[in-house]
Amino acid sequence: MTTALPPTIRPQDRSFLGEEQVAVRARLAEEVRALIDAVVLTDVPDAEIAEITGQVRALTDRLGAARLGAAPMADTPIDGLIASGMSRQLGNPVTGVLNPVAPPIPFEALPDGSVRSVFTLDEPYEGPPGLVHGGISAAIFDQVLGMTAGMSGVPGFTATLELRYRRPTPLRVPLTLKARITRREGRKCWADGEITTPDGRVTVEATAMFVTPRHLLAEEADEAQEQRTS
Ligand SMILES: CCCCCCCCCC(=O)SCCNC(=O)CCNC(=O)[C@H](O)C(C)(C)COP(=O)(O)OP(=O)(O)OC[C@H]1O[C@@H](n2cnc3c(N)ncnc32)[C@H](O)[C@@H]1OP(=O)(O)O
Repeated sequence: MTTALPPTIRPQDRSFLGEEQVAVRARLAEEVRALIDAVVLTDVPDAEIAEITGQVRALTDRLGAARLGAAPMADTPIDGLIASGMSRQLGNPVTGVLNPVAPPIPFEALPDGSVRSVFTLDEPYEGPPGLVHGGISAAIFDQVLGMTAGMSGVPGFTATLELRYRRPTPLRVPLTLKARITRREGRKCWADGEITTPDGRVTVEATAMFVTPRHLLAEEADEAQEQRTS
């Protein structure tokens, strides 16, 4: 029996893009990121803003003329990300190179099994004046710790995520997030990590627990059964 799943979460129901298709769309996303920054900080006259709004609307209509049903996946791993299905989610709000909302955060696997991400956040991610929004830090930890768990062989959904905001996290400086697995038990996996500033000060620490969902295991078992009987 096949387990019923929402169609958009099954990788086999997604569109897969080749390297050149990803590259051309990633350049668009990069420009839109710059556009978002310009929108937040612009000080041009209101009349010009009104005119630009119409031009942006026209571009949105052009891009929307042909739409996928769900964000596409890359058919090869993206540079700077680990070689896994998770690294290919091009629309992911933290790591997705095609999502202008994503910084996007790179993800480097180190030989000892830990991971490192180095990134800089600017005005569109501001919380307190001049500082990174706490919810943005949480989203980045959620994703990077989740990918760390997946890389260790226990891909899962976040069951718990706890953050300790030790110091304010500055905008516009290179931040380093380091993450590691601390424990694995069946389909549960615990990971922790911290964000540091260039002078080595820890600003945020996080601990998370991920659980491989029962329905994903059931789907894998169904697929294995289908392969045996075909
Ligand atoms: C697959 C690759 C995806 C990679 C993405 C990585 C980064 C993205 C991270 C995310 O943003 S995920 C989105 C946010 N998280 C969710 O939406 C999760 C929503 N919750 C669920 O889908 C399910 O509750 C969950 C998958 C976490 C567990 O459901 P299951 O039916 O598979 O597990 P079950 O309820 O049988 O519990 C299994 C064990 O985990 C424990 N557990 C489950 N949820 C827990 C929880 N929330 N807190 C603490 N423990 C929890 C549960 O007590 C039990 O412990 P024991 O085995 O010791 O009895």
